[in-house]
Amino acid sequence: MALWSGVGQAASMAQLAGVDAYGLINMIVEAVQTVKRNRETCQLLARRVKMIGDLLQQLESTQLMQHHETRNPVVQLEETLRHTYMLITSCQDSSYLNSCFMGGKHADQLREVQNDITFYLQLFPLVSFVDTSRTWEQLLSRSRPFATQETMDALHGVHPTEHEDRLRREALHATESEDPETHLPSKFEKDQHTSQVKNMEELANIFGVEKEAGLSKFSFPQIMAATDNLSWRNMVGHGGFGYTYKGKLPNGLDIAVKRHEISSLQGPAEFRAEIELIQNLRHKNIIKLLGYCVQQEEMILVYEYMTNKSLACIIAGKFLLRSGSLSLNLFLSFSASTYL
Ligand SMILES: Nc1ncnc2c1ncn2[C@@H]1O[C@H](COP(=O)(O)OP(=O)(O)OP(=O)(O)O)[C@@H](O)[C@H]1O
Repeated sequence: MALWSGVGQAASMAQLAGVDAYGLINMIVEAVQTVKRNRETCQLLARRVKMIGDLLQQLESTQLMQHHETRNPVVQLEETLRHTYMLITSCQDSSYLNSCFMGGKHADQLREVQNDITFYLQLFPLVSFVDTSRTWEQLLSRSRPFATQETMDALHGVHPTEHEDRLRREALHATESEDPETHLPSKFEKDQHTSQVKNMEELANIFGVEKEAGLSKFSFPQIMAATDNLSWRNMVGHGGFGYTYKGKLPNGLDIAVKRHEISSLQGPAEFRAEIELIQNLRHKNIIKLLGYCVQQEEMILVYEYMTNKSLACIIAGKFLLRSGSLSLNLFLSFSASTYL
């Protein structure tokens, strides 16, 4: 763009080759001030060229020149602007010879570039539309929290911690931005939310949780019903993953419901690890994982409930298993006979 100032008024088409649209527009606007012939036509041309310049300015921040369909019109426009500039500078020459030889031709050529410039003025809203659509598409694809490739990466163990950290952050973000009192979620937000739910389910399904014999998938209403709506009266403890509540299933079985707390530093990775490891460690002395609940942003683990008495019998306390960033606490309840 800075090139234009060095070109001067006696430029040839070759000299103008390196000047971009903005530079040419500035040159045209300046040159028009000193035209001696076809003044009105030249001024009209300059006004239209200026309009194109203003439109281009709006698109300047985008990647207009990087894509074939938006770059082509700009390149063509530059060609037309060069012709326009040449014509306007020749209108600065009021000599007798120039008017004898160029008179009629000038008028025709000016009409021609005027038509071209009008055409670009009509075309630019379309160019801008294409450009805006692409920008939106890029923004949307960046905002889509869980691309299929990422899910595949998680499946194949590629950067699992990064991916899972992102799952947690997105879930946190979703809850922060959604205030049911004041905010009706848009379709985009709903899609995002559905996508999160879907991916949480994938997280559980990836490891064949549902196929595992004896492991139940609880719905959130079932959890609510079992724990008197997660009432504080039923709260029996708090750990790194979240609060634990005592509950009762319709068949009378006492359960411990470990609900993931959104502010917890643990997340889907620990949730998955707990499910995976505890399944592999089935033993009568190891606290039994009965099932899980993954619904909306909820991640809940359901264990058999251990009475105070059986907890008191824990001789090994907790076994802390660490694998990378994952940690898992297992309560081992040893019966008196095992102990003795
Ligand atoms: N199956 C269970 N039956 C009865 N109470 C339980 C059961 N599981 C957990 N609790 C109670 O909930 C509390 C929190 O347990 P949790 O495993 O979440 O945390 P933690 O033992 O502090 O481990 P960490 O913070 O490292 O995850 C326990 O201290 C215990 O009081």
